[in-house]
Amino acid sequence: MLTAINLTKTYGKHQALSDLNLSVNKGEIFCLLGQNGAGKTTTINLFLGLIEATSGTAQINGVTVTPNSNKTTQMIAYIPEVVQLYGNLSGLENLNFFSRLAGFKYSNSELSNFLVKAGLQESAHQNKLASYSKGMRQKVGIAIALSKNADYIFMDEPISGLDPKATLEFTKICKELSNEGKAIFMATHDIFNAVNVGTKIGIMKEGKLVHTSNTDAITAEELQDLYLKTI
Ligand SMILES: Nc1ncnc2c1ncn2[C@@H]1O[C@H](COP(=O)(O)OP(=O)(O)OP(=O)(O)O)[C@@H](O)[C@H]1O
Repeated sequence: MLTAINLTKTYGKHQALSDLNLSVNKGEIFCLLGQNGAGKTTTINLFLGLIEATSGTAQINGVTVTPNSNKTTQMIAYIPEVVQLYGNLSGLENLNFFSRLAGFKYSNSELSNFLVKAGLQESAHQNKLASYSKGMRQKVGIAIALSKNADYIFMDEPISGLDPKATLEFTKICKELSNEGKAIFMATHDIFNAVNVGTKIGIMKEGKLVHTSNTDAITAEELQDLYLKTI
């Protein structure tokens, strides 16, 4: 389970995140909505151990996150908005490089299986990254996350800039991963997609989580109304 307990981050006098309390179980997809600067990335960075909490705790599977702690980083994977990969390497070579960096050594057929599971067709595996679309790069990012065999996957605006077909494919993969028992925590601006892919949604305003609900209790239209009233 992912747990935030009174999680707070301040920069000088500015509270980027105030007293966040939430939990995300395995098999759940939590979609965090909020305007620019609401505190979504700050929340993710605290769970990733990239920044230190001013007070409160972020826990992964009961283990408190501390900056650069191996204990928690082993349990998580991260897919950023723009997946940074090497343009002169193929998708397969990029996956090989990044999975080795994380301490895993896979055969080419195992690497290929991760790419296929992430939705990247086999004919593209040996092509240079420079020729990939944003959606294809995103799939290599997913494959890297899969190769880490992490139970907790964080995503920061993963569908921004994807076309509708790539978004749909991405949504399908997220649902498959949650069905396999992974927990996904996603920051997004896309209300419709949040309702579609998420099991839970949260709305953040000025560093505070001001609303949470299960997505089966709310339609996209209702969420849009609520969002506009809330922010
Ligand atoms: N290193 C930093 N130093 C000072 N202020 C920061 C720093 N990082 C973030 N902030 C501030 O904290 C607040 C929350 O930022 P954060 O990046 O978490 O927002 P966000 O919801 O992810 O926004 P966006 O949707 O634009 O990505 C903002 O006011 C931001 O300016």
